[in-house]
Amino acid sequence: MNEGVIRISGLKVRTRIGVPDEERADWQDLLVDVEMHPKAAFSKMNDEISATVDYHAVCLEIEELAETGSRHLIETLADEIADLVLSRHSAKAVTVKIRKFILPQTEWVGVELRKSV
Ligand SMILES: Nc1nc2c(c(=O)[nH]1)N=C([C@H](O)[C@H](O)COP(=O)(O)OP(=O)(O)OP(=O)(O)O)CN2
Repeated sequence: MNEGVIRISGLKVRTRIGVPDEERADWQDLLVDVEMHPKAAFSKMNDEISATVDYHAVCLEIEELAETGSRHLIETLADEIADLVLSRHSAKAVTVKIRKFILPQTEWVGVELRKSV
């Protein structure tokens, strides 16, 4: 067993999201957590950034994705983030969690998605 994990915790993204048109008219902040399983074992990376998943690059790409367009469901954004990680980076599996702060009677609501190649 040699299962390394790379994590991004609490990435704040600005996006237009929500079922009602009025909700999507305004920007809102979401928090995104990403857990990425690199294809290569840590022991085989030879201390090279090109051999792993660059968490800074992933953060920038997720921020750009979230700011582009608008969506009804946080499920849709989670699926797009998972596809971004798997298609552009050397990851064999990814888990995406999104927290949204829209219902005043809750701390947050959210979704979680795991995808693999
Ligand atoms: N599983 C999901 N459920 C909901 C999502 C979502 O992305 N995934 N999104 C929403 C809404 O965008 C938002 O959270 C608020 O919804 P709501 O207040 O229910 O909005 P409505 O105006 O459509 O509903 P009213 O009952 O008329 O207030 C909801 N659920």
